[in-house]
Amino acid sequence: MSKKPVRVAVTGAAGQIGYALLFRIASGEMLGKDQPVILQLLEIPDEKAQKALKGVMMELDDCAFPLLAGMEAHGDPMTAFKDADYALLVGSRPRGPGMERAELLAVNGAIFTAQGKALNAVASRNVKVLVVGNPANTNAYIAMKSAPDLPRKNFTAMLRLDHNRAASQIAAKTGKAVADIEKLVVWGNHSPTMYADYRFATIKGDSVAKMINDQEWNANTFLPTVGKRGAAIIEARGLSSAASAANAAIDHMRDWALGTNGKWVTMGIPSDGQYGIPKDTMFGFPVTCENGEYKLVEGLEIDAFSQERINKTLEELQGEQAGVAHLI
Ligand SMILES: NC(=O)C1=CN([C@@H]2O[C@H](COP(=O)(O)OP(=O)(O)OC[C@H]3O[C@@H](n4cnc5c(N)ncnc54)[C@H](O)[C@@H]3O)[C@@H](O)[C@H]2O)C=CC1
Ligand SMILES: O=C([O-])CC(=O)C(=O)O
Repeated sequence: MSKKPVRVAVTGAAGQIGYALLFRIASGEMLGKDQPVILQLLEIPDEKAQKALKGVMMELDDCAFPLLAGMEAHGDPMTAFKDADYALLVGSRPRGPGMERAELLAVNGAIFTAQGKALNAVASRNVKVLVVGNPANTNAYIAMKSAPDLPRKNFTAMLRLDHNRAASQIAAKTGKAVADIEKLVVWGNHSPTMYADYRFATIKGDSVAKMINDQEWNANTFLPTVGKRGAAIIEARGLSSAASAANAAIDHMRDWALGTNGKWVTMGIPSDGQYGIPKDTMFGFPVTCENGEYKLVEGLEIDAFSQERINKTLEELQGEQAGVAHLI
């Protein structure tokens, strides 16, 4: 018997990430090839944006996806999020050259107050929320704080692009297959302060740290490359990453919904105080996923270098959080 369709809300649906994301959700890459979906698409209530959204929906129609059980265009989060089982909050302004993501808080922060309240009012009580719009961690924090009737654990921020970037750099450095890399983690904020940590990583059971054995490369090449990759893409493309961001969103949601078979992945999740990260801080942590729930990997040793990095990214996040107190 075929499965009951689930409702997937996507904001910023006519934007560049939206265009790289919707077709993959509708084809079953996110929730499985046996899971029908109803897309509830939100754009700003502006004639041009709504018209562009209609165009994307025409193309979705033209794909005749067997799993696309329905599709709606919305200009109001109160209708877009109605009964949503999944919500991908992409819609917000991207940065341009020379900007840091945190500078977007002033223009984007308020979006997540309104959308958090709307999720609180109308979404499924089990809704799984992924915030992509930057600065992703703090926007996810705002949305979570604006939705007091939903479990905190339903709110997550996207660190998966950083995780995938780190894996790709390690594969290139070691000459090994990216698919064989396990136990990688990116701690903290989706910003240049993030700490991509391969101390526990393995490739076919062998230690990546031992394979690389080059702390100078770690500190002066690997970490800056991963941390500043978003800016490098903007510099090269003239636009911020879209296809790789959409791909990371698919990875994040698929793993959360369908499980990781014990494999570690990185998710931005609200802390419960582990690793000294204060409760509610939306922080990149290593997790495994099973039965639709993520579980933090606990008990990892934090050495002095790592502690210094974690402190730095935490400090930045706390500064961002303090700056949005008026939005909550
Ligand atoms: N967390 C991550 O790893 C990444 C995050 N991003 C962020 O994702 C966001 C979207 O990026 P793009 O798709 O490239 O931007 P874009 O400008 O191409 O599209 C954004 C879309 O969102 C819509 N929008 C704006 N405010 C909205 C609202 N309140 N409700 C619904 N829709 C709204 C706009 O009309 C536009 O169509 C940016 O903030 C960007 O910085 C981008 C790459 C990676
Ligand atoms: O850098 C940006 O502004 C877009 C983004 O978040 C990324 O590519 O990691």
